[in-house]
Amino acid sequence: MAAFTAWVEYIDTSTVLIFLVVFLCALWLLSSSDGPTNWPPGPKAWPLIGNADLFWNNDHVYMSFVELAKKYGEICHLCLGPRGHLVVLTGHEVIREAFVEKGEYFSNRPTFIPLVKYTTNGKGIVMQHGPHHKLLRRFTLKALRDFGVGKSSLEEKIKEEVQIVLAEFDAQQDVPFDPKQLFDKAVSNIICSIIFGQRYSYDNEEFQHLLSAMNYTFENSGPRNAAAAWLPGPLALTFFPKFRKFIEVDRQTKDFVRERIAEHRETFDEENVRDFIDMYLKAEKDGEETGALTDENIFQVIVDLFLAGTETTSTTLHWGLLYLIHNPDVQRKCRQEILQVVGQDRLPEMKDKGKLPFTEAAILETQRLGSIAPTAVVHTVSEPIKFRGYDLAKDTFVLPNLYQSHTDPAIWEDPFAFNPDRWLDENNKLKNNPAFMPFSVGRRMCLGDSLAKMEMFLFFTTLLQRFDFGMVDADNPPSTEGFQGITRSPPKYELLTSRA
Ligand code: HEM
Repeated sequence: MAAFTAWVEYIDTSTVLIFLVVFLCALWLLSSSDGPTNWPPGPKAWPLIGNADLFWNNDHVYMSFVELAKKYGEICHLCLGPRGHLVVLTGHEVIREAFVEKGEYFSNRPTFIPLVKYTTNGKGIVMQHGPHHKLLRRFTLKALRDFGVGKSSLEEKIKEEVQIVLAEFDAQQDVPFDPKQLFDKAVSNIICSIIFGQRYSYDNEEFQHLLSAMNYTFENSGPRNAAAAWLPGPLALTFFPKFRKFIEVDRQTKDFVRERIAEHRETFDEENVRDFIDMYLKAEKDGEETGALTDENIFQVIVDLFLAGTETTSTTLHWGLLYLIHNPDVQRKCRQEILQVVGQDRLPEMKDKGKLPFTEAAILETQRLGSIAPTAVVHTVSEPIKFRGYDLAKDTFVLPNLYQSHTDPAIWEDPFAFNPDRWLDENNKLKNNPAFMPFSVGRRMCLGDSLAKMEMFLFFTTLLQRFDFGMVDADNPPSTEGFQGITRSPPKYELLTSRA
């Protein structure tokens, strides 16, 4: 990193231009023999850059994909410059066919991208594939289960955090207030309890710094900055100033995790396994599955869980309150149901879930319309294959357009209306819809879905039991148009809280 920075300080414009010309010529040469010719249909590509212009300064790439699907169909091919190919899958059937039925071929990640190599070192769960990924995923799922996901021990932890959040909302009554940071802290503390065995006070500076670093990563790592991920380090540092900050933020997060692991090694007691890190230390001591359970892998798994487990759930809660202030009737109906089933004298619990269908429908509707992972995380093809009559080369990028699946007018009536009733049948029971895939499907499906569902249920129900949420200025309602970083987030907004 220091070497990159020093390099950047000493180069002048002509050096950069020469380097750029050589780089482009190399790309041009590389593109001369470029895989199969029977690609799926797609828009015409420019020389060298292909269709990469689609991503440039585009905060709604998933919406551009919706338009492309109308023209080119369920499988659309885009060229991303020499040897870079992307297929966008549109429609739940084609997505399930690729990720579930043909999951063996469609479940790799683009480990060859320079930024991915740099930040993950080829380790962890999110950006690794192959036998180590499989083993780490199994170990992590088991550890999450053993630690209490789906059990009352973890429910108690979530409820403790929910109570702290209630007190914070209470303190902000009748004052315009943006709840995003509060949700970040609360949700992050739950994942911190699981991984590090401790929660942090909301005014702890290191914790706050870490969370704002994480937000920076999520806001700036979306498709609009994707080009930076492709360039070799020096070029990326030169042309994308955000890349420098991104690398700095990545270092800060990793330093934090490294310190926690070192502390755990010093205080480890195999008779008292406190958290995820201890589970790893114990497995290491017992000589379990040594192939993948290395310090480097576990270190990256922890970074993965910390990043994937915080922003996603927090952003969903943030969308939820935005939709609720736009839909006071839904809010009232949820509260009525909660008060009828739970009352005011105790907090809602997971055992109440089956008895609160309308409230649950409101949560599902938030996930559908918020679509926080509009194109999931990019997959790649593991070997040359034929798919629905088309040839796909090894390493072709694959994105499922989950946003389109959640807003397709052929599936959802009046898709942009926030309408929990669409989830209920005539007996007031929840209905499944195969087009609903907020956690994606197949071998790379989110492994935190059970935890996220517990968190969303306990936060939503408890907040609605206690508070009424309203707009700061009903004549100027906050926008519900999302913007895309790694996740699709609501725009910044403030609300007013009052006791229900
Ligand atoms: C509402 C909250 C959440 C949503 C909507 C969500 C959604 C997703 C999606 C769409 C993917 C990509 C799947 C694919 O590539 O096909 C994913 C991956 C992942 N998520 Fe989540 N997630 C949420 C919460 C969490 C939580 C709480 C955790 C941590 C405990 C977590 C950990 C992960 C991990 C580790 C992966 C990578 C899985 C792999 O590559 O094998 N997520 N998530």
